[in-house]
Amino acid sequence: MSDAIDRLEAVIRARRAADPDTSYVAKLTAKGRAKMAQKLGEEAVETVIAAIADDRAGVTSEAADLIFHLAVLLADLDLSFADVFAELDRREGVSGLAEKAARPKD
Ligand SMILES: N=c1c2ncn([C@@H]3O[C@H](COP(=O)(O)OP(=O)(O)OP(=O)(O)O)[C@@H](O)[C@H]3O)c2ncn1[C@@H]1O[C@H](COP(=O)(O)O)[C@@H](O)[C@H]1O
Repeated sequence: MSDAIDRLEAVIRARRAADPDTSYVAKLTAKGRAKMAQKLGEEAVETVIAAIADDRAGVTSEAADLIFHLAVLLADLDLSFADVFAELDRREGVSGLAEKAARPKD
C-alpha cells in the first residue's frame, strides 16, 4: 500500500471523532453515510467534467477529492484500501471482457 494512502487512512480514522467545528472529516462523519456517498458522487462528476474538458490539472485535483471522499466512506464501513486492492489483486490477469461474458445471464 502506498504511504500516502496509509497516512490518509490513519488521519481519517483519527479525525472521525474530532470536533466537527474544527475537522471536515468529523463534520462529514456527523452528517452520516448518505452524505458521504453524495459527496463521493459529486467529486466523481467533477472529475468527469474536468476530463471531458481535457483539464489535466483539474482531473488531478478532483481525483484527489474523489479518493479522499472514497477513503472517508470506506472508513465508515470499516473497510480500507487494503480490501479494495485485495479485490483488484484477485481480478489480476482476468480480462474484463472475459469476466463480463462469463456472468450468469438473467
Ligand atoms: N485530503 C483531504 C481533503 N481533500 C478535500 N477535502 C475537503 O473536502 C471538502 C470538499 O469540498 P467541497 O467544496 O465539495 O465541500 P463543501 O462545499 O464544504 O461541501 P458541502 O458543505 O457543500 O457538502 C473541502 O472542505 C475540502 O477542503 C479534504 N479534507 C481533508 N483532507 C485530509 O484529511 C485530513 C483531516 O482533515 P480535517 O478532518 O479537516 O482535520 C487533512 O489533514 C487532509 O490530510
